[in-house]
Amino acid sequence: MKVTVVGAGAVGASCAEYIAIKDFASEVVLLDIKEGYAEGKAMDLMQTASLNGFDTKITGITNDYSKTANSDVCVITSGIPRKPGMTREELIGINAGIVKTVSSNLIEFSPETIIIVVSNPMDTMAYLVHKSTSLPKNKIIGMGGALDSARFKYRLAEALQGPISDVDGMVIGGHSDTGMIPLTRLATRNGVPVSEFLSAERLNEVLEATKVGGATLTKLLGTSAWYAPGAAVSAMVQAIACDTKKVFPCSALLEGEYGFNDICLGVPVVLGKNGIEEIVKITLNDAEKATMQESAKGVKAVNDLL
Ligand SMILES: NC(=O)c1ccc[n+]([C@@H]2O[C@H](COP(=O)([O-])OP(=O)(O)OC[C@H]3O[C@@H](n4cnc5c(N)ncnc54)[C@H](O)[C@@H]3O)[C@@H](O)[C@H]2O)c1
Ligand SMILES: O=C(O)C[C@H](O)C(=O)O
Repeated sequence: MKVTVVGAGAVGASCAEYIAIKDFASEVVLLDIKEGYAEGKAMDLMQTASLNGFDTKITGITNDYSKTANSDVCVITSGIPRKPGMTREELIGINAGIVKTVSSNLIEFSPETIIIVVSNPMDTMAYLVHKSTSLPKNKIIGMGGALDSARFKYRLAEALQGPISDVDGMVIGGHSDTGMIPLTRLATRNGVPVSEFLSAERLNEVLEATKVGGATLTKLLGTSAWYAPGAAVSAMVQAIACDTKKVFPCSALLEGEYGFNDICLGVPVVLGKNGIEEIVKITLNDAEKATMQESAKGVKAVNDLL
């Protein structure tokens, strides 16, 4: 399994590190436009191999896409992150051009690859890759829901004062401060609905904290987060590499599912060796359906800026 990660910045390097530590890929190529940057990150990471016990070979490349040839999975993290006070949507002006060029370069050398889009505004960037390349829809996957769900579980465990491993929950909808939909109704603590333990008011606090999870970290860090984003991507790459058929909420091109068309939006999908192997249809109640409509409206408005 050869994985290319474009953008050797905070998220790209974190993603490469987690993939290597899990030791399921033979090779990770890190590519960046900044001269020597990816080479430096790759060398630094390789010097952790004997300490962390992995055999994955990580190489760094400055903008030479021939070295990415025949990648099974390509991850796009290139582009600018937001600063405190900004929305993800404000990044579209710079990131759209980067994502379009990078995806076309990747496909030239790896025509059969699966692409995971991370750069923000992610749902619109995933849509852009659909519109500007000829890859089939199962091979273009936006990463947002896996991260948002991890943050949801963190907030739930905090409210429950219990271990995160006891908690399950999912966030669907657009990957934005206002558009994401933590499904509190379906979240569980060891199989029991969380509403058995938490008041409606406390659950609403969990929901709101989850939605602004990225903004909260951006304010604290001065730039957006990278550890959990890198871990979320690596979990998705692992599901594809190991053909696990695990369910992740991902931004997928919808053609009628959930009543939407011509949009990439976060929905539960089965990930396996073919990328998105199935879009899982869950029954939403009327309130959740209305929130999903609002979320889609927000994503469409950003898509219209392309
Ligand atoms: N979808 C998500 O859940 C999620 C999570 C975290 C970050 N992000 C997004 O990921 C992107 C990267 O964030 P970061 O914190 O790693 O930023 P960063 O600035 O640390 O890294 C970005 C890297 O991209 C490189 N780059 C820029 N243009 C390039 C090009 N044309 N080709 C190759 N490399 C290029 C830069 O040199 C830089 O090293 C941002 O857009 C951020 O908003 C998304
Ligand atoms: O918040 C951001 O801008 C980055 C990313 O989308 C995140 O959720 O961490």
